[in-house]
Amino acid sequence: MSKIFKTLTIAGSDSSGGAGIQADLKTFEEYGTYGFSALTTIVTMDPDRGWHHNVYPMEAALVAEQLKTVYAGGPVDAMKTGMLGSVPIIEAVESCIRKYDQPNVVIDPVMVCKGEDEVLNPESADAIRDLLLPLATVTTPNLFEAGVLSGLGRLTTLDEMKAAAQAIYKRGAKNVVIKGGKALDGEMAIDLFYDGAEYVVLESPKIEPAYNHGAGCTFAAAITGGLANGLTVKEAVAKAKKFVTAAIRSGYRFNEYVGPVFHAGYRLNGE
Ligand SMILES: Nc1ncnc2c1ncn2[C@@H]1O[C@H](COP(=O)(O)OP(=O)(O)O)[C@@H](O)[C@H]1O
Ligand SMILES: Cc1ncc(COP(=O)(O)O)c(C=O)c1O
Ligand SMILES: [Mg+2]
Repeated sequence: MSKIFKTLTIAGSDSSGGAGIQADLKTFEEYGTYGFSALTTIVTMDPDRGWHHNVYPMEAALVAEQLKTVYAGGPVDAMKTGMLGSVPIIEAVESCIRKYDQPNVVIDPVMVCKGEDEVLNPESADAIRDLLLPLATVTTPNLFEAGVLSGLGRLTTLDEMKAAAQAIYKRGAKNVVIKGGKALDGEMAIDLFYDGAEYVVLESPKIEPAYNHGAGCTFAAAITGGLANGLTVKEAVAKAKKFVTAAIRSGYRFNEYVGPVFHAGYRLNGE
């Protein structure tokens, strides 16, 4: 039997199944890896209040206890973070990555859910920037999050994305992927990769209807799966772009508010 590669997600629960820890574990499975998880928050969406999101963070000590369980088997091959929920949780994640000298760390700096443009918690955004970016093998902000992390505010062009990628790289992330995605105007879904030396533009035609709830989590989880399987960062990002594009194309309308990606789309329906 071939070696089993291990992946870990530290993220929130999305009961609607498209994003969060559910997206991550489904994607890890698609990559043929063994997925571990540590739950940080529970998110509910209320159909009686226009799909309003409620976020319930866990105690940081409970997150640390879950991580102790996971690491009882030694470091995993690659890990990712998603919604973290509070500064003490971010501190617990930082100390775990340092303690176990964890390689292949993907930081998805989740600050907003789609359709909402308020940062969930501004202190958490600062803590992600100051404590987690320096540990990131790769970080995957969406356009809004890249504006916050870089301090450049609203980004609207590829040149502004390049400036933001440089600023985020200077914060210590070894590789940066800014997802122009659904938020950048135009006919293409454009993401920008930067490793401190070169820019690579990854693009695909924008899919309509955009069943893209969970696309960001799925993209970061796919990068994590690729790294666990031994791909370089650049290869893992390029494959993840194909994987998430197929997942959006295979997505479906769940209700009047949301259409999630289908994580098995790449395997079942191809590119
Ligand atoms: N309508 C779409 N068509 C094609 N690709 C998309 C679409 N919406 C998002 N993507 C892609 O999905 C990934 C996640 O991007 P995005 O949805 O912007 O992130 P987030 O979910 O974190 O806000 C990126 O690779 C982005 O380019
Ligand atoms: C638990 C959780 N994590 C992350 C996200 C962000 O999801 P996306 O992949 O659409 O950025 C959401 C959005 O609803 C969520 O509920
Ligand atoms: Mg996201």
